[in-house]
Amino acid sequence: MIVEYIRNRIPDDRREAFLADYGRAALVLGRAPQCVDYELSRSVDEPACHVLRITWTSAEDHLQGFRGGDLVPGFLASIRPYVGDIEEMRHYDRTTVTGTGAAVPTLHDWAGGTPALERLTTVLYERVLADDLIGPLFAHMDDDHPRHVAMWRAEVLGGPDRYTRERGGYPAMLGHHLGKGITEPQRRRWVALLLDSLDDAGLPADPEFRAAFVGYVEWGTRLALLNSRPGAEVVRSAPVPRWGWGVAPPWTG
Ligand code: HEM
Repeated sequence: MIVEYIRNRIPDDRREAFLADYGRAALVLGRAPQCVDYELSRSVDEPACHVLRITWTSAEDHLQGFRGGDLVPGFLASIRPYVGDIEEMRHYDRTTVTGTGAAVPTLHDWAGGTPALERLTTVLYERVLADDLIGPLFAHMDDDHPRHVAMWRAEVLGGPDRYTRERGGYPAMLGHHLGKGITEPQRRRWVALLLDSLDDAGLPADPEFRAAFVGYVEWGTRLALLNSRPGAEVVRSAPVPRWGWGVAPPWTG
């Protein structure tokens, strides 16, 4: 992906028309398969200064795909009056310097931290071991298994990276599932037991937390199933994934 920044200087008396015309151009961007997202911002300190940020699937997709495509005439018709006002129009590569601030709590902190996640896995694996369908899969698990899974989950949900530092990270977790041949009914049972355990372990029940948590669990268990198939082609080395709130951050009033 590549980010394009287009900076315009628009005097006050043309601002209304500019916003209306760029609004029309944005409708065209919304139909472009090469466009990931876009946002037009206006400077608070210098109100004449406007920046349109467009994320493209690649520079080539933008320059050849979009610019060579059918949508361009409609796009240009809307922005043409402002071409002379453009002060900068450049593509930027993303770097590894990226992240979020602390304005929104991590799922780990919202859940109650690692102690809450340990309570959850303790309750979960008590249920798992007593379960006819999936209990046998875990018959030989280590006594520390619930703590290790909590450690993994803490890292995924934005907590400390202890699973990476102390337990071998993603490759180690993957290794525990390889060849296990987890079936879809077994996956579903594991998910059902986990969701039941959330209440017993006293994790937050707000819709935003539960939706984000279920999103991760669906994703993670489906990967575990695929990776556990005999002879599965797997990604052997990767960072531990980090899961966030998605489209619904916590409601803080
Ligand atoms: C989000 C989904 C899942 C996560 C995050 C997860 C995580 C883990 C982790 C971290 C381990 C290694 C624990 C350690 O380091 O000691 C592990 C082991 C294991 N997992 Fe999963 N798991 C998931 C889903 C599943 C599912 C759906 C099943 C089967 C129904 C399953 C079956 C197992 C088994 C059998 C082991 C090895 C147990 C043993 O030590 O004998 N996992 N899992």
